[in-house]
Amino acid sequence: MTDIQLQPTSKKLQGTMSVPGDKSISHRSVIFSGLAEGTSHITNFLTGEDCLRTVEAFREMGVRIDQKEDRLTVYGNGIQGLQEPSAPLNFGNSGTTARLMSGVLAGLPLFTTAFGDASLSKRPMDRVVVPLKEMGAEISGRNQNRLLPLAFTGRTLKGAVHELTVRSAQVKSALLLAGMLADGETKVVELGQTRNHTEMLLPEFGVDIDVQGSVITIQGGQQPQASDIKVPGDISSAAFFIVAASIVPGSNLTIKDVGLNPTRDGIIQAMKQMGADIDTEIHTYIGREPVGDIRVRGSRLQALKLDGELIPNLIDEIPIIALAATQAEGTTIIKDAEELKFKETDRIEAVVTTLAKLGADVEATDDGMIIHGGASLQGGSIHSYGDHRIGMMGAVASLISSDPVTIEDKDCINISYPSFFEHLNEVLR
Ligand SMILES: O=C(O)C1=C[C@@H](OP(=O)(O)O)[C@@H](O)[C@H](O)C1
Ligand SMILES: C=C(OP(=O)(O)O)C(=O)O
Repeated sequence: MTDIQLQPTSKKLQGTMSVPGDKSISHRSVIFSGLAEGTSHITNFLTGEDCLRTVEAFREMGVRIDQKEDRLTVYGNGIQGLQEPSAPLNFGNSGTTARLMSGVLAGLPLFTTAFGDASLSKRPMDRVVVPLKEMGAEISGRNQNRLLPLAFTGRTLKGAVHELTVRSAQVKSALLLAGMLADGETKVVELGQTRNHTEMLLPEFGVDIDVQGSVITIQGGQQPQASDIKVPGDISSAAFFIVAASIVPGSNLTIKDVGLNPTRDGIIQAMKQMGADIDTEIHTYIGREPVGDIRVRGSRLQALKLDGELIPNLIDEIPIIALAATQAEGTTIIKDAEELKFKETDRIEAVVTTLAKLGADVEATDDGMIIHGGASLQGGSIHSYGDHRIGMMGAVASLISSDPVTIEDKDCINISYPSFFEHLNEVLR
């Protein structure tokens, strides 16, 4: 485990930067091209550890995938061409790999087993296992099939109607993928809008999918066809720089080519509500995904209330929004965010403990947190909890702390943003 000590700085964030490819879209682009017939090219692929787990899973199933920096060539042999892996699949720290691949493995005529690291082994898998079993899946696992490791005896699944009980794009996507492999029709009824990259990207691979409000319908027996995908920049990675440039006075930063899908732009809505000085401009569409530039200038922030429908739209950004709230005027209340407890770590506890250690006035609640703004952060030694987003939150906190911030176990940042420190140093001037 490597630590890093970040010294106080009077530098500002200035200039222009890009962030790596979107994690959610990178995972999906490999899964869809791994199932496809023909050769797919993926550019601006996120080479973070999580997405590489998805790549490895398909390699284990006999798909040749060549990687040159952030460019992948996937030589798909079609669904029927996938082979039974000879060893257990290692999903590492990646919830997205575990949930989406469960939907795939349940419906392939293969026997597979899968495991994850200590964090992933604690995260709930019953949210996918239970509805997949309703489609006829044969899955068994630890703790009455609730936890990894899981074993899949692939079956021909039957289409089903699923009314989701959690707001989760991973569960929705797993069931849509299982539905694509099943006999008959599958409908997923969402509890509230979650990121819709699966629905946006599957048609690029020639798969029909119908979206009517919260009801998504897919016909079984569809074989995806190869496609070329350019992955937009990850707004969840950009979020650390959006907040950093907002809370460091005098900053003026432009982040180029970021995915601005309306199911993912909650960070921009929330920061604007706080009074942040942010302009966005959509300049292209990559497939159906809007892509644009984000310009942020340092500004005074006000507290906000975050709850309800907006939460799934910024779920991964709550740690960094909480840091912004420590600098705002007034008290910020975050509610309806109990899903934070099921991430890489319990992010309610991790955020509150970490910010309090740095000198902020924060309280945990059952479904979120209360942050009293106007804090002067003093620095100190914090643990990343092995959670990339907590590690990056700590690094951004160091920019406004009076004393050094030491982040213990900083390497977890490689999970979603391997070039994070390099990019931060480049824009600090
Ligand atoms: O579908 C996806 O790519 C993701 C969905 C979200 O998880 P949930 O579906 O568990 O909310 C998010 O937290 C995760 O980082 C990526
Ligand atoms: C929750 C996250 O990812 P996953 O669920 O894929 O581990 C995240 O990236 O913040």
